[in-house]
Amino acid sequence: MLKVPQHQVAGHEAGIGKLGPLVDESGRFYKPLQGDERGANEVAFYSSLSTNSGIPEHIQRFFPTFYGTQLVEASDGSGLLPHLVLEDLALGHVNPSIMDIKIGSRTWAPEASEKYIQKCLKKDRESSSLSLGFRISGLQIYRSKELGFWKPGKKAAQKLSTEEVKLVLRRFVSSNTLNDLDLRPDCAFASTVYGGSTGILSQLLELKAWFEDQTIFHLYSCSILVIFEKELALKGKNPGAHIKLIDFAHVYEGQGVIDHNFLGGLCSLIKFISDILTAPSDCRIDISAKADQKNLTADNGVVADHKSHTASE
Ligand SMILES: O=P(O)(O)O[C@@H]1[C@@H](OP(=O)(O)O)[C@H](OP(=O)(O)O)[C@H](O)[C@H](OP(=O)(O)O)[C@H]1OP(=O)(O)O
Ligand SMILES: Nc1ncnc2c1ncn2[C@@H]1O[C@H](COP(=O)(O)OP(=O)(O)O)[C@@H](O)[C@H]1O
Repeated sequence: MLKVPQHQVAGHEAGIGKLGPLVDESGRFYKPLQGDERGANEVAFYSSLSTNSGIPEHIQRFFPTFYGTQLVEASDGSGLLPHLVLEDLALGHVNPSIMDIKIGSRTWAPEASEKYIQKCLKKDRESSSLSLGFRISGLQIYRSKELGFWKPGKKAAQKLSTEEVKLVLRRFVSSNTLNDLDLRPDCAFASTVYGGSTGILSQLLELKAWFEDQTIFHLYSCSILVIFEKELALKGKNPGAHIKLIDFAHVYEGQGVIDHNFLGGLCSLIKFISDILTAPSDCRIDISAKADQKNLTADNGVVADHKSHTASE
């Protein structure tokens, strides 16, 4: 039985008359193929992954496992439609904190139409993509059993200013996220989630080392999904923080050229995460201006009652 994913934070969402991904109980994530070249592009990319000798094994682990394509009943009621079958990255998580970070200051590929470029440029300008080289496409942060998740609406997440992005990257690893208006995140879990030899920073650096060399692919509009389980961190256990690359609808051949767009965005993200680890208690973020706070407050698309789950559910 296919269901709407509980922990999707960005992208097209399944709903009545809406085409979006579905999941099954065995841990598979079904992403509908977009009818144009985007669908074909993504299938071609995933199909080439496991046999591509240019992708070392330690880098392969940053991609979701691919199980081919399958015809399944589409979520919008339009009947059987081909779907990519992927590993469900939320499987095994009870209340995962998740961030979808779209990498690159530019989100369209060279061959895109003028109309599509204009659409992307608008989003890149209105978000932190142009200024920082990445944007938070969507996120959910686990707060508590009673409060569930802090989950800003997708549009609000994408309009975060530079200062707000800094704040959210801190809030993501903080214990004092109960109040939407709390602008002084304590970064209590920074060292266990972002830091350490297996933490997020170390994984990002491993990815960066590969992107400094690889000239096989140019990944436009691709995201890094960051996932961890806050309840484990609260109990002093390993929160299983990890990253995965997702969304390959706009991957193009690198033709011997470094993917400067992705690499630049990745370096910028690394700098922000490093800064948090260097000064976790440094909350001197100039977010006092009302305009800068608007995207983070409860009246701007924040879903406060997004339910949490207990391990037995
Ligand atoms: O269709 P939209 O306007 O919802 O845009 C999609 C984006 O959703 P957004 O509204 O920015 O949250 C969506 O963005 P996110 O995954 O949410 O970051 C994708 O960029 C999607 O592009 P594609 O599937 O990679 O071609 C985008 O689809 P296209 O613009 O390529 O149709
Ligand atoms: N393999 C996966 N397992 C679990 N969740 C996923 C997986 N791939 C994507 N998602 C969720 O779906 C969202 C959108 O995925 P994406 O591939 O970017 O779709 P779109 O092309 O619609 O933007 C991500 O932000 C994430 O929350």
